[in-house]
Amino acid sequence: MIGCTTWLHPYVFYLGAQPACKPANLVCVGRILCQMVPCGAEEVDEAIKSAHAAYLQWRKMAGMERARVICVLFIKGQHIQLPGGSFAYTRREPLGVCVGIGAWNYPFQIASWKSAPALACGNAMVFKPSPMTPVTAVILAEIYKEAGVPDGLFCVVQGGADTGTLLCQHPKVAKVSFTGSVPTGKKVMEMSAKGVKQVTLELGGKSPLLIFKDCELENAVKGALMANFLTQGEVCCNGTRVYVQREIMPQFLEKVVKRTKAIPVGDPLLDGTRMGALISKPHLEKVLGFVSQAKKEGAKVLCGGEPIVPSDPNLKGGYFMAPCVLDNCRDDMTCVKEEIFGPVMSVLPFDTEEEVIGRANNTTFGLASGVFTRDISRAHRVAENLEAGTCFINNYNISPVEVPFGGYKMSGFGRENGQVTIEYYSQLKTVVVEMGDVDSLF
Ligand SMILES: NC(=O)c1ccc[n+]([C@@H]2O[C@H](COP(=O)([O-])OP(=O)(O)OC[C@H]3O[C@@H](n4cnc5c(N)ncnc54)[C@H](O)[C@@H]3O)[C@@H](O)[C@H]2O)c1
Ligand SMILES: O=CCc1c[nH]c2ccc(O)cc12
Repeated sequence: MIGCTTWLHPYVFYLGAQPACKPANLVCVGRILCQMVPCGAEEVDEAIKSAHAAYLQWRKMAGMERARVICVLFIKGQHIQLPGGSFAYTRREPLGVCVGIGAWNYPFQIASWKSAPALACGNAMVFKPSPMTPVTAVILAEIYKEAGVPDGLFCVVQGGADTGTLLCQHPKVAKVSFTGSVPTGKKVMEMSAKGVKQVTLELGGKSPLLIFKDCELENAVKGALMANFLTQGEVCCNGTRVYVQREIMPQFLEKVVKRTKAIPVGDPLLDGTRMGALISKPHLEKVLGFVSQAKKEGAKVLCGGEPIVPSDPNLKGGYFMAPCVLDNCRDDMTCVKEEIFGPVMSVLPFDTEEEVIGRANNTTFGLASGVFTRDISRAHRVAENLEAGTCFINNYNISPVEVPFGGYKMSGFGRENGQVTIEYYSQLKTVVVEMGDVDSLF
């Protein structure tokens, strides 16, 4: 089942004999989905060499030729006029072998958002998924193979921190694009700096959502739910600090709690389900720990925050929890300062625009932000003043692939998606052309 575009050591990865099991069981009850052995130095080196060999052929192909196997955006340079009819032009050239390292929360998208622009620009990619989610990158490799991507150009290596380190330190790697936590991002940047490799860092967040009293309240409530409970709250750009203008706080809380309590939690394969299980037992315990800590620090749990045992016997033992709304929060609380990465919304009152912007920006993160208001001038003024890579106006968590995405401050740098991504997977060559005689000083 594994195509040649996927570089895999024979014992690195194999699916367990589980096809009869429902995915909900596999996901929720801790059964083994697959066995894999982390790639060591020899396997990583083999993958990078194989990617490099494919890159040497792929880079020579014109954009139109590459477009036959992968949809290629317009990759173009500039023409610059110089005195005497001379001119210069720029070419966008590939970087070489790029490494992608992914987090577990959006495993297929992360692998696609990194590899598609990398390949479109003429690079090869060696991708390492999170050990929590090893399968979907392999499926992506199969899709690439079916589309006609040359063997070796997109390789998947399995493993955790040690394999990631080997990839970042490999001398033949030109760039590392990393998605994950801030502490790991710092290590990746440090290792890449030693080899003067380019880096894109897509890191964590603790994004603010500002709800003004002149908002359309139903939309603001729906936006707050989208900002906090999408995929169990395991989303980097979630707006988990919900600042609500004091005058509308009672109505907001009433509506948000009513809707939160009604969220159907259970089997993710059923149409009616809106929230599934968290990724793992330790992660569930960590998220529940944040709720306990919030209570100790004075927050009031308006709903949820406890484990759920679904009635379906197939889901027993799954890592489910009830989505949680926390009131009485203050900016200095742990639940307001730290990324929880689970279904926990912290609600905070504010009085003025100036005050809330200052509080929203008082964080080392800067991934996303949001504002609900009917005042068009206020909306754009707030968007300008919030220190974040994205600001959603009157909605939240809208990320089409044609729109750039990335962080400010410690949430990272570089951008994924949109036309701008081309700049992060190519380098500019300047060619200067003399049309007259050489005017030598010597
Ligand atoms: N900004 C974004 O686009 C974005 C998207 C998704 C997730 N995230 C962030 O990811 C985090 C959750 O994901 P996670 O728990 O998988 O993050 P993580 O930092 O623990 O791991 C991310 C990846 O790095 C690898 N890794 C770990 N140590 C490494 C090392 N020393 N060298 C190289 N690679 C190493 C892991 O195996 C994994 O593949 C959250 O903070 C979330 O906000 C950010
Ligand atoms: O967890 C983060 C989810 C996310 C949503 N949109 C985008 C776009 C690009 C990314 O790297 C991550 C995300």
